[in-house]
Amino acid sequence: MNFDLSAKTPAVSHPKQQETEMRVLVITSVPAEKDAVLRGLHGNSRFNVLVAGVGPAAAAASTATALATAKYGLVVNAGIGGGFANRAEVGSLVVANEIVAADLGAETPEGFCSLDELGFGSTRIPVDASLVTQVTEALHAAGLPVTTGPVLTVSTVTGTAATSFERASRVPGATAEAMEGYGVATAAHNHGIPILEIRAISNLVGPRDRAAWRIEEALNILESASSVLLEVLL
Ligand SMILES: O=C(O)c1cccc(C(=O)CC[C@H]2O[C@@H](n3cnc4c(=O)[nH]cnc43)[C@H](O)[C@@H]2O)c1
Repeated sequence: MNFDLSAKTPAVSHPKQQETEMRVLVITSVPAEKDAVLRGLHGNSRFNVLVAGVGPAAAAASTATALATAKYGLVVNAGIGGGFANRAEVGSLVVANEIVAADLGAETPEGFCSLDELGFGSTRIPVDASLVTQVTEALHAAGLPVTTGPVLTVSTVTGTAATSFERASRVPGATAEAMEGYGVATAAHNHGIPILEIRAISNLVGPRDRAAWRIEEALNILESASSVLLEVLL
């Protein structure tokens, strides 16, 4: 099934129903990401691109506010991110097939205990498989390097090889990490709206080396990905 934004949704349940075009809410964390997305979207008015701030709480709050004030058919969390070695290279794209709150839980003498294991809910939000396939295939067809896999949401950026290994071993197939996806997805999920998370890889997950982050390269590929998004969703 194709995700068709040209589908019409009734704005009011009245015999003289008006129809509105479905809109897409794009949540970024910093202005540079928003600007890259806007360049790719060429100012298309059906996309509303917001800067939410860094981290899951800011992302969830901004997404929830936006969804409470206007009608959207899809929420996209877009930005740069870290790629796990041998899964996502710097300068490539990752489309999340699952969004995982990787550090939401409790530390115990035996190791990390997730929220799921504690019995307080789920740290994993699945993404509609057909939507992931549709977008991934379109990015691939446009010649962009793209892979699919779980994207971890963390409140603390991984900064050591040990933490990278520990997080990757807890989430089989872990492909990228960033700081907002789970917050955005939780707000969208509460409104029953489908979610996508797309990350342009600026750095590898592991020992901290901020000077090595290829932010410009990642923002350029985020711009290209946004152009493809425009084609595939409209
Ligand atoms: O300094 C700049 O010019 C600049 C331009 C665009 C974005 C940034 C950020 O630092 C954005 C922070 C944002 O990046 C995500 N991110 C990127 N790499 C990782 C990572 O390895 N682990 C976790 N998060 C990562 C994250 O989502 C932040 O919101 C700077």
